[in-house]
Amino acid sequence: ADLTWPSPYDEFEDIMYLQTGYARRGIVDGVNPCSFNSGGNSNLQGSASWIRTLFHDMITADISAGTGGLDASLLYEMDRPENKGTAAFNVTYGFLSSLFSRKISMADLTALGTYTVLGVCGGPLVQVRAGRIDATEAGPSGVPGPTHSTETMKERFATAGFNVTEMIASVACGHTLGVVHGNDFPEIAGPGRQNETDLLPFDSTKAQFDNALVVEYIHGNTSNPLVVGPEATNSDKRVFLADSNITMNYLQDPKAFSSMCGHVFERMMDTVPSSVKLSDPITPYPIKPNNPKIGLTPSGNITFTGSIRVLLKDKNSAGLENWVVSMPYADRNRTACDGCTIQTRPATFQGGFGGNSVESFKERRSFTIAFFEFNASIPASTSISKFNVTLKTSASSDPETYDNNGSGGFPLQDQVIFLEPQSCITGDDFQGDTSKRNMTIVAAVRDERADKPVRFEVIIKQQRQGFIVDELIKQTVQMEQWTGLGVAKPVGFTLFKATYGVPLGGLLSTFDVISGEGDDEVVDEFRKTGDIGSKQCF
Ligand code: HEM
Repeated sequence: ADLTWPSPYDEFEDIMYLQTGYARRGIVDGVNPCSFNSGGNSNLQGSASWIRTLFHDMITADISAGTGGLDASLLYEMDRPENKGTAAFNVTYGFLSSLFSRKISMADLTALGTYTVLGVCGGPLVQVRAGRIDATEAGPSGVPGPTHSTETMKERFATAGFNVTEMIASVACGHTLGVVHGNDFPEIAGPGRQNETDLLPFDSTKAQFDNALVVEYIHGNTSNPLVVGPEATNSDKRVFLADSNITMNYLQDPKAFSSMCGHVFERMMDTVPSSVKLSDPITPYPIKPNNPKIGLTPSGNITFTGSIRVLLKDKNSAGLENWVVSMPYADRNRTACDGCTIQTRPATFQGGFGGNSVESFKERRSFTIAFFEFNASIPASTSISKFNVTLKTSASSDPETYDNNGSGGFPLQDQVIFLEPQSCITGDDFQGDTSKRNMTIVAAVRDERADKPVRFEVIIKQQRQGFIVDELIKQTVQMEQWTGLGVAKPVGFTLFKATYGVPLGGLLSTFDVISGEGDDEVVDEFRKTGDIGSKQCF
């Protein structure tokens, strides 16, 4: 099902489809190209690290108990012997944590990371669902290891919901990328191969998601250290033989390999605690507002800026210069008004395009997205409550109207408006405290709501001893009515302000400005502290 905006999965959808170009979110940077050495470490292949992280996190699921799965509990389980080789997990979570916020969990980011690796490395196109919730403590142990018997491995996979065929396919599909590190697994690597630089690939193409591992195994010319290494640690051999090579023979067909890998990766990504309800597979919005911001000028005009994202149906951008993208809108009373149409113009930054245009994303799954920017000024007395988007692809064509998935338009709220120009985080210490900066937040609230309490909630990313991912801590600051020095009171609005010592961990985070309480809350949400960093308040 298409998403309706705003959706709880908007951040997920952006990170998934805005990989490159205009408005890029950049998840791909940690794994592109597929051979990329992650975290500046020439011994760690980013793509392989992210896939191994997926496996070690999810495989401790217990399907009948409804516990575990892809929930980032691995963050709390790194000291376990079964999770040896933690550098790979640290570079994975270290990179993904830059995208972590209260809108997306580390577990969802791990799933998106898997989707991205498969795209970059030439793997199958998988469907990705959203809604995973992060664990707050370690879960049960149970990652199968290289010395385990066939029975134990079958048992571990079965507990996580994977039958023998799926177990074999998971291992063959996982080990198509990456290597065994001699320093972490000297017992597998064998004598004389115990240094950091001793990297033993599973197949001849460690940075390509292909079935070389299968073909080389069946042909008896494999160098997979978990097949031809010391007998005690030959777990891949035991796994592959668990059904007498039936599955491995089947996987010799590249198409069978690709489709079966797609299946088991979707299963791994979607193995979650029974308390988690995953969304439908996330597909790109045909039309989506990008970074829309309502503001208010001292003279009392509503400003509305941002861009409209348009998914190109056939990836063909020919004739785009003739496109007209407009936004007919309704006023505060939700009625259409004469002349109430915002015009956009094609964005120029990055050519005005974004999407998934990474090389191997290109052929089979690329999405190209064109951006059209707007910068409107609307009298505050009439304001804006929602808009549609119309698209004319040539002077003679009829406009197509997009009404937000049949919901009657893209909704906006003008009850509480964060005032970016009047707000700031200065470079100064807060009251002499070097761990904090001076943060001033100013907001305008409609006069009808001026008697209700106003607050802002900022998310502080707090480092934790021994953890690569920060904890998100919400801090609430009450705001006071403010008559405004140098800011005239815009007609119909009352100004509120608070000054606060923001810990350094909040400087690249997000905050919400909220009027009212409980059922009566109105929120200007997910504003970026980075937008008001190191500047003066006007
Ligand atoms: C019986 C099951 C498995 C065992 C015993 C096993 C064992 C191992 C071992 C010992 C390594 C070497 C790690 C290192 O030196 O850094 C490794 C690497 C790896 N494993 Fe597995 N594995 C299993 C299943 C899987 C599955 C199901 C996946 C994913 C679907 C997977 C993905 C990977 C990847 C991508 C690497 C390479 C990591 C890198 O290059 O940094 N493994 N595995």
